[in-house]
Amino acid sequence: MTQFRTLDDADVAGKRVLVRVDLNVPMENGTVSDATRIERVLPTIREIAGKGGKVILLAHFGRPKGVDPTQSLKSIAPAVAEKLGKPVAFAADCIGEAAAAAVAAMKPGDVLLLENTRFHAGEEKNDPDFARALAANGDLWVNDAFSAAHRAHASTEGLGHLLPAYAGRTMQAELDALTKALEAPARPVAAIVGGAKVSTKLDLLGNLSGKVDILIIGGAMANTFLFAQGKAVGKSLCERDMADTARAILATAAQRGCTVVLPVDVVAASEFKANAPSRTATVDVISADDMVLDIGPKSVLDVATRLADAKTVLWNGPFGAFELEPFDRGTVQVAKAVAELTEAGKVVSVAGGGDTVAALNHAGVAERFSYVSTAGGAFLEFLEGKVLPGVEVLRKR
Ligand SMILES: Nc1ncnc2c1ncn2[C@@H]1O[C@H](COP(=O)(O)OP(=O)(O)O)[C@@H](O)[C@H]1O
Ligand SMILES: O=C(OP(=O)(O)O)[C@H](O)COP(=O)(O)O
Repeated sequence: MTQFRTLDDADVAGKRVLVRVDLNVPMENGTVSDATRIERVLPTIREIAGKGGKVILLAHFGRPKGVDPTQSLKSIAPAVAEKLGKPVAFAADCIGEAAAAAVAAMKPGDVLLLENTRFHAGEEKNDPDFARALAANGDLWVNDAFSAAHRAHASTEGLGHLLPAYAGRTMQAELDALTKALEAPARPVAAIVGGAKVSTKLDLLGNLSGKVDILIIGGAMANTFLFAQGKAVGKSLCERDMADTARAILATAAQRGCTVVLPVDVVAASEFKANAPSRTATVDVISADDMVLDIGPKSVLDVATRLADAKTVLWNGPFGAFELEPFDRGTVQVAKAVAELTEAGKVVSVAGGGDTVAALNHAGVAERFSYVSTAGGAFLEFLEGKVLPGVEVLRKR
């Protein structure tokens, strides 16, 4: 880890330290349903506060288009305070007077959370004026958000050009663990990619098919592939305009000898609701009123059988809408199978992603995986060998 400046190199005492964290945590009924991402950034916060720094947390939540009270970080602050065991102040904006006043009121060791950076269009555009407005409240910048490091945004990358930049402890730990696990993985390597962020992850699969031996696709991602193969997907979450990309990925994977596995059966309901009446159907008989919410039992068996032949299992994205019972079954059953294979010493298993970690916790098996990363999209990009802007900017020059 010598190529990055870390907290070992930072003199934080009495300084205003802007710390980029990932608080994009799963929520249910207004409360945090999985606190893994919060727990992972506690060492960095505690270390800086313990050395007398003023900890100013910067984070995004969701994908708001402008100010959106339903995506405020205000509801996350109490969960951070509870895990930290000390108060966390909150400022209603991440720049301007509200932020400046809250920062001015801080004493060494205090912790402040600023409002969602994505309430400003300049964040995702990495607008230099917006980055300067963020930088106005800090003397140093620490990036501890590995899981958002694939985004070249003002708070994840732009600040690194304006302030002395350091890797936080979680950033260091993630880079160390993933480098060790992925630099020479035992083959065959199986990758599971599911979840709902289809458009941002679909493009990665082409490259990924050159790195892994078997690509298992689930979740809404699978719906898009089934649609691309000419199958009906009814009311399912599916990105129809990405069908050409999905077909191209299947062709590339075939050329490279990477086996792509799609569901053979699914669990479908007519509404996105816990305990909605559902049926199991093969993928050829999806009706117009069906919403595919999970993979079916034959698919679970197929996936588990194929994973038993792998030596390395990489996983981002649940197989179904696991937050809604009984549509968690596919994900839970595969998660248990991977945990057993890991414990038996048959596979090395690495999983990542905000919701994937929540799903593994829900299945009660996160601790039984070889490594669990907080990152989903960033983990996939790291795996592809892509440059992560939020990591690159930390490199010593
Ligand atoms: N078939 C499906 N239909 C609708 N949503 C789904 C489906 N399968 C998975 N999901 C949703 O995908 C979300 C997680 O996706 P994503 O954000 O890509 O994962 P991660 O945060 O682990 O990277 C979950 O909220 C889950 O409900
Ligand atoms: O939750 C995140 O990524 P993930 O869902 O891929 O794990 C990160 O906070 C990045 O969020 P984004 O995909 O809206 O940029």
